[in-house]
Amino acid sequence: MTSKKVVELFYDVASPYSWLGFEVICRYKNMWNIDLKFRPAFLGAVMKGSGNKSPTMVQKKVLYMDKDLNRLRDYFNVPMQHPADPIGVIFKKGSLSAMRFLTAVQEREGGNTKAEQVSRELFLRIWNEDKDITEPGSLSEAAVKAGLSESEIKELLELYTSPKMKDKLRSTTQDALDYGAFGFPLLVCHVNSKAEVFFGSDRFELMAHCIGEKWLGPQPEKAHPKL
Ligand SMILES: N[C@@H](CCC(=O)N[C@@H](CS)C(=O)NCC(=O)O)C(=O)O
Repeated sequence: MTSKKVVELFYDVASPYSWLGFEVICRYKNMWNIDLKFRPAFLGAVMKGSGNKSPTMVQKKVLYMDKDLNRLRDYFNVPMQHPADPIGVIFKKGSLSAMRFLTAVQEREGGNTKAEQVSRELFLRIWNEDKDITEPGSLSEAAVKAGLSESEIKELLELYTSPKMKDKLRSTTQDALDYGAFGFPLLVCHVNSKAEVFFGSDRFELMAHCIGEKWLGPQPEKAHPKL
């Protein structure tokens, strides 16, 4: 039996704070004694299901987030650039197809490696390159960059719109709601048979304390150059 603590990361590539949380937990996944489980889910349904509203509905929050994300880009060392039309990208285009595609990547692989690479490419497309993530051609471009083979991508393009993948994404999103999610990223740490739930990419210090690990900031390799 493994002594590793299970940590689930619920995230959506339409959420810039999810990207920050995603990169940080990836940096720590081999430093901490954890078994990291990616849980790609759909933020739109979490907002609806929890009765929350996107922070972008409030002008003052948008202005604040804009500054906050610029500061965090440097602090976290994540190459985030605002898309020219963030509202169009998040609400009109949305991330449903991308999250179904990621669900299919994970289902097909039965693990984390390719899901990590494809997630990163999708985050980069939306939050760095200002590129589409809704069309099949865009999803396959991300998968090519992530190193997936032509035959894998062909299979994924057939799989991601299937009822099975739609149901899987729905059930992962429901799991997030059942943990009490009202936004992303959501980190759920299983400690002594109890689920400790953290909202945001700014709760790692507290999370580390709860799981008995050391927090060295969002760029641990800088704190310890030999890591
Ligand atoms: N303070 C959090 C903010 C995270 C955040 O604002 N996430 C957005 C999605 S990008 C959200 O779900 N917000 C819901 C809310 O703030 O109620 C962080 O630094 O990560």
